[in-house]
Amino acid sequence: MKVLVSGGGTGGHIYPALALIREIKKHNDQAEFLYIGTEKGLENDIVRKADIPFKSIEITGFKRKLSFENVKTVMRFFKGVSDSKKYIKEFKPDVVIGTGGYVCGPVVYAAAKLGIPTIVHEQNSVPGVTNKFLSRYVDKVAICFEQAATFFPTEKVVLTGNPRASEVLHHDGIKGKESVGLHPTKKAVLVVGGSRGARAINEAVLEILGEIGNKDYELLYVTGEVHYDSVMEEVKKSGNPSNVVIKPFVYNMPEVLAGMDLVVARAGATTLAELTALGKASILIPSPYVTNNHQEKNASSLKENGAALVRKEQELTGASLLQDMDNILLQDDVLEKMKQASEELGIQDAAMRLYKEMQALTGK
Ligand SMILES: CC(=O)N[C@H]1[C@@H](OP(=O)(O)OP(=O)(O)OC[C@H]2O[C@@H](n3ccc(=O)[nH]c3=O)[C@H](O)[C@@H]2O)O[C@H](CO)[C@@H](O)[C@@H]1O
Repeated sequence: MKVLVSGGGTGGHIYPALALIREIKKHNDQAEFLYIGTEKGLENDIVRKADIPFKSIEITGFKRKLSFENVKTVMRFFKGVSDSKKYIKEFKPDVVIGTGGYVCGPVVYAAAKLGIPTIVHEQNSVPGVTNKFLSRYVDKVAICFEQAATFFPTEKVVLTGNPRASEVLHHDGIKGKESVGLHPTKKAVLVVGGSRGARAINEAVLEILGEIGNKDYELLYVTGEVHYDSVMEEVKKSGNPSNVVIKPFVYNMPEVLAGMDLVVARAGATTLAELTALGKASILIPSPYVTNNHQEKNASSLKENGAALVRKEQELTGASLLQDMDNILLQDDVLEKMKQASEELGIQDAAMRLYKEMQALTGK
């Protein structure tokens, strides 16, 4: 099977694509892959590191206001379609799958126009503009939250879950903790603001670093690559307690997540798929800066069944975060209930479900 994958911009669109590729490789060692992304997106770093053949096209998103930039975006779209057609004709894929982000627009559109079987994978409960546009042309739309179905043509929709849910299973949490310098058996909380970090979460954590130093648990604090230097400037002034490890980005997240008792995060859909697959308790601070407030909607099912505490960014302070972390981490019964509730929501066999859809489409 020859599979062309496209998706990018942020980790939430890239990691599901890589997880799917790894699942296909497990079942089919003859499978061949090509990934099309952009030079500027995180995929340029993450996909190349994963050693998957990578080509890039240039594309940008639409601005909300009418502007000349939008004219350029339309021109780039058509240039992207023609570049994609060239790559597609060279690679000759059996199937093309888009996992979200602007880049998969021209790639999947070009594939559909060339008559190649196509799928889009929508991670969120409210779809992005690219997937909504593409749903008119593709053969299948794979979703992760039932609520997303209403936005797409009914006959194309299939609930697969997020392949990344399958990939995070069965990792050694002790190894994960040790890899970042945490104690192997002490309770640990991870704070991470999505794949690019989150300023508001960083500010709250910086307020309480000193107090965390007195706690009986450890903190792995991931700042996001772009925020790391400014965070470390602050930490230099206040000091870094011995039970706090600070990183710009974590590349072995499945292993690290396995070792965590609690996760404080944005409500990106791929993160949520990982947390529920592993049955992790969480405190979620949805990003208010995303289209249609989709992170809050992503978080609502976890909130409703008691898997997560959901806090608004506007109400987040260091003190409120510390209070929430203590309330969960220091009360074993609360922690256990949240973990169980979380696991109930996980779709652990998501990668296999998506692969089966691809097999059905291609007959391979
Ligand atoms: C600002 C924005 O538009 N965010 C969107 C983006 O988020 P974002 O890219 O932040 O996506 P998610 O939180 O869903 O996923 C992040 C992914 O990166 C990984 N990771 C993160 C940090 C790190 O140090 N190491 C690491 O490996 C996580 O384990 C996860 O696999 O895509 C998501 C999935 O479509 C959407 O729900 C989010 O709303």
